[in-house]
Amino acid sequence: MTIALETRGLDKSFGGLRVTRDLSLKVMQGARHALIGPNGAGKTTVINQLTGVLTPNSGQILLEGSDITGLSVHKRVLRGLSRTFQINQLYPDLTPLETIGLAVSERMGRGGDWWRRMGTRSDVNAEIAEILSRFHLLDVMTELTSTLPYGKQRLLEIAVAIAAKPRVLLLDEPAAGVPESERHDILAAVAALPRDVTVLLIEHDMDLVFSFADRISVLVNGGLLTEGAPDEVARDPQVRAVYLGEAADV
Ligand SMILES: Nc1ncnc2c1ncn2[C@@H]1O[C@H](COP(=O)(O)OP(=O)(O)OP(=O)(O)O)[C@@H](O)[C@H]1O
Repeated sequence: MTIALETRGLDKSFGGLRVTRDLSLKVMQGARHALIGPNGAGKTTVINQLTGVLTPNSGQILLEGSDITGLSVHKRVLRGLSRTFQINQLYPDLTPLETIGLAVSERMGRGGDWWRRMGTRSDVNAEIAEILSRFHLLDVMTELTSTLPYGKQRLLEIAVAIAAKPRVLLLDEPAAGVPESERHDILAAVAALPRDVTVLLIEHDMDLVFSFADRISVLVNGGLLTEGAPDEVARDPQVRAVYLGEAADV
């Protein structure tokens, strides 16, 4: 199996605080990989280094074997590494149909074209319909994004990222703030993406993690405590003691 995304000896400090410690991670092509750890373990800091928002003090990041450590956020996106947009980056006055239409057209280099010829391109229309359907947005596709329930807005964030056709998708708590009854739908839509999209997920909700992931890495104090298949991680006494707590029911 090929490695989609890899870190080698990644290290990051904020002043005297070492937040990423000699972190070597491998995310395999097609994986549904989760990065978990207690509050403050450094998960978001890892994602920010992967996307290029933060620069590591040392170590390397490789995307499909190429060193991308020095590349800008934008260049990483062009290479196929995307994270979800946050709700406040969505256009509140557009509908999901318009938002995904714009995102697909922009990826095709035809952003302006979409506005002039909205809805007339059958190839674009088919792709928009597929994405809206995959993320349960067909029923609200003509409503303004600002009026959508929170869960639908979070699905739209992921749908926008998918419209860019990423090879690797990074998700930082995509279901945070969503009512419990809708959280599984969000992760199920992501898990059901074609396997040519590799997914690395940060998530606090252990039910979601264990239903989504086929591989789990556990971060503690910026370093890798352990990693493995979900059942191995769930059984690991170190994980139970340090992260989940003895009482955790996993
Ligand atoms: N820009 C920054 N400057 C200084 N310290 C920071 C900065 N960003 C994060 N930290 C610190 O780095 C540590 C790791 O933070 P990070 O947000 O990566 O952890 P996390 O595992 O994502 O936490 P949570 O699960 O609570 O979101 C924390 O102690 C945090 O206070």
